[in-house]
Amino acid sequence: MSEKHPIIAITGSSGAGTSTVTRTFANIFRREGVKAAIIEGDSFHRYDRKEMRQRMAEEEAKGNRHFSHFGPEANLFEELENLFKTYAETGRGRCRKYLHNEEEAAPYGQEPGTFTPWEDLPPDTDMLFYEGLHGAVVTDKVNVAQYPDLLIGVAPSINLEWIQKLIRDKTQRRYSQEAVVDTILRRMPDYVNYICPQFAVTHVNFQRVPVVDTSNPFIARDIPTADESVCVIRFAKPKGIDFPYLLSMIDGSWMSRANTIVVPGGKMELAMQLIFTPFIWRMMERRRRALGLA
Ligand SMILES: Nc1ncnc2c1ncn2[C@@H]1O[C@H](COP(=O)(O)OP(=O)(O)OP(=O)(O)O)[C@@H](O)[C@H]1O
Ligand SMILES: O=C(CO)[C@H](O)[C@H](O)COP(=O)(O)O
Repeated sequence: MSEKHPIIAITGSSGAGTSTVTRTFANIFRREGVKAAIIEGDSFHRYDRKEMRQRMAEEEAKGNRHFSHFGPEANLFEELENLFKTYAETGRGRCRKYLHNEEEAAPYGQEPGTFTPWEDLPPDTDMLFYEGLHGAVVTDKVNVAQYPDLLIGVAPSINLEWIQKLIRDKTQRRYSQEAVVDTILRRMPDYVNYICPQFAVTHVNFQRVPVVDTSNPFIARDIPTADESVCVIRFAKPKGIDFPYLLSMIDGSWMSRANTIVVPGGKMELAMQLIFTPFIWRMMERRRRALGLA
């Protein structure tokens, strides 16, 4: 937590939609004149694609079929924790990019599946914005979750998450159906041990739930549309959340629990804007006060 150098973290599994939510935040930042350093969790993978394949093969030879990008061995959790700590203290830090496909790699003249060099974050940013797999991870060695001022979980119901991953990985990352299914299976123990627990320490969770039949996600040809889903939004601490305002502004929304509002799928982005814009105003006000600028 830092008044001078706040951190927002969006955490969710691969294919959950954290990059999509980041675009909503980018719109809020542009509209509100906030300069955010946006970083991607995949930058904190420990290995590039070739090294990862080799490590997986070595582990498999030892009988471990579950060495995965969701767990601590394949990621730099300490470095991520250190970035959050350093940014919260100084507004500075270093980051890099993991280039997933040709399109991402081309501007850097690099191969897909490689990292760009570590670089300093731009100077004078108002806040750090993380989107990725481990923004709220806690293990016996690290506690990343202690640093963000706002922690948001993106966790669609699992069938929907798998449909989103399958379709995205096949169309944008050129993987076969079998390769994506193999990855889902490989990651399952780390999913249970390192991804799911994060949603118990986040401040707000967004869970998109399909209202069409997704019983066999492995044969779905399309991602259920906004009209074919609802979004369950749960606040860990509902005190101070103006539910009557949200209910009046979001057509078709309703409360399912005292801390939970349900909105039509197509209103998820509107809900995020209404919920988070005031958060960002408050963060910016606190920052200005802490820096003696207000
Ligand atoms: N609210 C939504 N409605 C419809 N489609 C969505 C929604 N959110 C995400 N998707 C789709 O799901 C797929 C995965 O989303 P996205 O790339 O944002 O996931 P991610 O969590 O960033 O994944 P990764 O961490 O693996 O990069 C994309 O094809 C995206 O268009
Ligand atoms: O999106 C992901 C995790 O968030 C990818 O699965 C991960 O970055 C590994 O990518 P690849 O296997 O294509 O090298």
